Amino acid sequence: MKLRDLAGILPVEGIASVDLEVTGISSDSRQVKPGVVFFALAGTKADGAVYAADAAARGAAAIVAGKGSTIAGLSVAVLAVDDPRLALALSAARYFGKQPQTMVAVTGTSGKTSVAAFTRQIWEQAGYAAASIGTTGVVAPGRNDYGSLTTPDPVALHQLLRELADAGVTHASMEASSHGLDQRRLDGVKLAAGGFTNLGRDHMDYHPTIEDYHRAKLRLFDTLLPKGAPAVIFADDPWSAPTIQAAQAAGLKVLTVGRHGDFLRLKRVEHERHRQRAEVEADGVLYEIDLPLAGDFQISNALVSAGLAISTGTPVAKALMALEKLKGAPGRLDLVGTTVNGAPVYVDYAHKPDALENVLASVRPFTTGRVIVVFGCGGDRDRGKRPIMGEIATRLADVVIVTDDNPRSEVPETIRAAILAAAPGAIEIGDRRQAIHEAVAMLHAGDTLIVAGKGHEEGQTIGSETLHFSDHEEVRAALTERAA
Ligand SMILES: CC(=O)N[C@H]1[C@@H](OP(=O)(O)OP(=O)(O)OC[C@H]2O[C@@H](n3ccc(=O)[nH]c3=O)[C@H](O)[C@@H]2O)O[C@H](CO)[C@@H](O)[C@@H]1O[C@H](C)C(=O)N[C@@H](C)C(=O)N[C@H](CCC(=O)O)C(=O)O
Ligand SMILES: Nc1ncnc2c1ncn2[C@@H]1O[C@H](COP(=O)(O)OP(=O)(O)OP(=O)(O)O)[C@@H](O)[C@H]1O
Ligand SMILES: N[C@H](CCC[C@H](N)C(=O)O)C(=O)O
Ligand SMILES: [Mg+2]
Repeated sequence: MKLRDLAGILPVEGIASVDLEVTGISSDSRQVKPGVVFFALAGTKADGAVYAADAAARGAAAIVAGKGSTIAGLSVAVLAVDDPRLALALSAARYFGKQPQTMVAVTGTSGKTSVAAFTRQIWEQAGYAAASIGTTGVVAPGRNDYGSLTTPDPVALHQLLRELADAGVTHASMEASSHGLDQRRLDGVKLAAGGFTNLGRDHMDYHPTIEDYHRAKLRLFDTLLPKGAPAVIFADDPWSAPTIQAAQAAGLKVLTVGRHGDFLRLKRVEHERHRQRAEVEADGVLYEIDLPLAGDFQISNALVSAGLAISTGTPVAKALMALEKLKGAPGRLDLVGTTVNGAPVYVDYAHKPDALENVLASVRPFTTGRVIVVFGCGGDRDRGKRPIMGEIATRLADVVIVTDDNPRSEVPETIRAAILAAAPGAIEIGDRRQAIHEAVAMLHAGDTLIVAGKGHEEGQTIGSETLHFSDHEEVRAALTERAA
């Protein structure tokens, strides 16, 4: 592609390098090679403008920066735009050129990974070549890559979408995190439908208020989806009403799901130990669904997923029947094993207050003994959630073990102390491996253990080092040790 092919997105008219071959797009000067267009983004740690000279020295075809940027004295053209992040997303979409025909995105504080995975599974069962993209990585026919960001940055994202489209994937579901939406990571994606699960406290280190956090999520509905596109909204959350209102105001086709849903109405649920039976009404017809997953919240996630699949063309009965074969996303109320006396051990990704509350409440109905929870909080993340999670664990579990999550650059003891301040009677075991082993050793018949916070993660970040660590592996090892 020539630099001139980005006209309309970038102000390239009249610059000397307009016929240069563009060999890539990047917002990281360290990745720049000759011919790459470098986007100088104002970030949380640094201002990309500082690296413009570095990018130019590495052979950048042009530098894109915000209007008012002070970049000067470079031998390469500097293109000034209003919103460099938007320009990056649109340029990446144009550069990589192709994406799966039918793409949906889901936002909300909890449930995004599950909904993305479930929507992919429904499509697969309906016979489509489908992919999902999110926190746990990328899953597509013949592909299962471990993930890092929930919503990849635009360059990685569009490169991936191109690969998926080239591999014949026609349907893809992706997670839209508030960071991703706010940072315009999805602005180049052509979306057919959007979903909303719920809103609770998260990322209060990044968003100044919950209203600001909600506004970031609303970008999916009021900015990214084209007029008339379906917005599948979970109807039973305190934030459902303002979300519905915003989607309606944006001219979207609002489809609500849940107990108060009009599109898919949940009439009744019966919980069993590791599964639940739901009655769902769609278009006047009642469907009995045997959902092979534990947790009330999984029904909500399943309904949002079915709504997304149906609204993009999957027949209703096919989508609802597909729910009977759903597999939970890795590390989401994931039953890793049971002790010889039958006590189940779940690994769950609850690392924020609402998720912890939901997961602990979900296992109570089938726990005749004690609910035991092992958890911590990540360092360099929202500090305010720590005592809130301590209080929730103390209120909803019988035994609370506070351990380390990913301390990152923080002192682990300080993080634990903030949780423990609101968790009287909790046991403190900093070493996560030891905490898991001691918790498994405590289990009696009828008890349930939840190891929360890290879910699918395969590493633990202490300082700047990430060491291999898997809650799944530790639980399995502890169960084996106990059985021996
Ligand atoms: C807070 C945050 O979201 N940061 C993201 C953001 O970085 P930033 O813009 O703040 O970067 P910065 O370090 O200030 O640097 C500014 C710019 O200078 C550039 N730079 C820097 C150094 C250099 O030598 N040359 C150079 O060009 C950087 O590439 C960057 O473009 O943009 C980067 C590129 O897209 C992301 O990788 C980075 O994610 C970091 C790694 C991160 O941890 N993000 C987490 C918080 C996140 O995004 N999480 C969400 C939600 C999770 C969930 O709840 O599911 C997610 O979607 O994963
Ligand atoms: N609909 C829901 N309502 C409340 N809690 C939920 C819901 N779905 C999942 N959870 C809880 O949140 C955890 C994370 O679920 P999931 O990974 O699907 O959400 P997510 O929105 O992708 O989260 P993250 O932003 O952390 O990636 C689960 O392990 C469970 O504890
Ligand atoms: N995407 C989330 C994941 C948090 C997972 C938890 N284990 C932690 O480290 O806090 C974040 O980066 O905030
Ligand atoms: Mg996720």
